[in-house]
Amino acid sequence: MAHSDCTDLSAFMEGVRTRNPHQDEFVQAVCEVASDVFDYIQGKDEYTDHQVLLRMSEPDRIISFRVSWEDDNGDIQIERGWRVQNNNAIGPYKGGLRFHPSVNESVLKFLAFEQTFKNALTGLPMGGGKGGSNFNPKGRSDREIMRFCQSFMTELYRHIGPNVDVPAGDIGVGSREIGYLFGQYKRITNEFEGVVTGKGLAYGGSMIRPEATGWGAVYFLREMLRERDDDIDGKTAVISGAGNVATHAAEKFAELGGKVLTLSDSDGFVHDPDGIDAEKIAWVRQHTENGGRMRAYPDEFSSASYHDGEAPWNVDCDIAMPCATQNELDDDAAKALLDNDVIAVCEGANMPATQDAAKRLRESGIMYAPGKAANAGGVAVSGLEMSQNAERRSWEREELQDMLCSIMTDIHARCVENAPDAKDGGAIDYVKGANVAGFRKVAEAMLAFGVV
Ligand SMILES: NC(=O)C1=CN([C@@H]2O[C@H](COP(=O)(O)OP(=O)(O)OC[C@H]3O[C@@H](n4cnc5c(N)ncnc54)[C@H](O)[C@@H]3O)[C@@H](O)[C@H]2O)C=CC1
Ligand SMILES: O=C(O)CCC(=O)C(=O)O
Repeated sequence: MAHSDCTDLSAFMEGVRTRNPHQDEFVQAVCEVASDVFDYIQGKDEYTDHQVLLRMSEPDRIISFRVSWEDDNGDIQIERGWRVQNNNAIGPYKGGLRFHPSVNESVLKFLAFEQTFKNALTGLPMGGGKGGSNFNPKGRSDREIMRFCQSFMTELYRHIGPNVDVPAGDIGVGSREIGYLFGQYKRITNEFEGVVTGKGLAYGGSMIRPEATGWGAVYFLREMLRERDDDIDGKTAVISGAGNVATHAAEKFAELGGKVLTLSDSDGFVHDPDGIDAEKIAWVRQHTENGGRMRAYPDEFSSASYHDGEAPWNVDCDIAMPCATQNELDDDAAKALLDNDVIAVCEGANMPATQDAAKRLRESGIMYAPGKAANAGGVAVSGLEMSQNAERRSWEREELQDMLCSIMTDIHARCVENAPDAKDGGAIDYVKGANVAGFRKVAEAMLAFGVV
């Protein structure tokens, strides 16, 4: 790999594309970070001489394995499992597991790459990793999920540990799956240790971990609004998704005086002009946990309409929070939001905006928070769960809430500090701020280790 890789952005990206054919999501994530840190590293010989950015763009290792399990009919099913251990310069690999049919190596590599910068932004000692399987949990019985999780962990356990790699949940992996995964790890190793986070409170979990990502994203939004002497009270929000992140973001947004207009799933979205309040959110949570779809919402709450096959981005609102999945908000959606005078887009999901949409939002002058900063509250509380496990103690709910709040405020401040000066009262470039701040932290540690 030529030295010029780190002095010429297009040559650098050409190299990334060549080394990672057919991995569009990974290339997209690297391109965003590389474009932002390139200016920053120019003229700083220690970064270019040591090829820091290039090394960051190659995962430390990728573990790929077969997961065989027996379904309720006695038939053997085979899926693929992975763990991408991206970078452990500042702490053990840390990041969620995703069970979804769209999972492949590119998706997990992009998620592990993003996680490395996100975890650095939290200020906690965690490296970046991500894993999962193309297993589709939809329609599977509880026993099938259990057998799948046990088989998955039967291979994964040899690659993880409280000081090595600490997985958690993500799409399709919630508290039930974490229970089965942790139970199998304990059974195989005979060790009771903080090897996964998002655990139940009965066996070493932390208060507010389920709430932390969605709540944290709203705290980040509140900080951005504060920067402009504004607040959430009286604002309307369009939120996508109806899972962990979306429902907790909706809950906090409504609690702070805002009105949530939409939630969605992969089939369509609900628009409730009366607002989706705490009671309605509780119904959504229970309904979706039992496998229900959002199309049933208007049968329960007649104020709402259901829009089959559509995403919610055309609904008039002040704030948009994409909280479902990657590349769910395309350029037309970004245009529609801007045409409706949206004032902020705050990402609960990982990389929910396509490259074109992200570019448009960044150039528009609105407040635009990237997922790696805005959704870092979840992994931050996971980091606090690791500390509690290591100390064999539990902190109170209020203490953790205060810690989450102050971590999100600090992440906001780090982004502002590392963003270029906003021109003429224009928007702060939170994307650049997050990328440069995360890069600096990880790079400092990598430089200390020499070339490894
Ligand atoms: N759970 C966590 O603590 C964290 C999650 N995230 C990210 O937040 C996003 C959502 O994750 P969770 O809420 O945990 O997952 P979840 O499994 O609880 O919910 C996912 C939601 O997205 C919807 N969805 C999936 N694919 C979709 C598509 N193609 N179009 C529209 N909707 C779709 C599902 O129907 C579901 O409502 C993901 O991008 C995840 O990586 C980020 C940080 C932490
Ligand atoms: O809590 C964690 O370790 C990981 C959360 C996660 O997967 C994410 O931040 O995307």
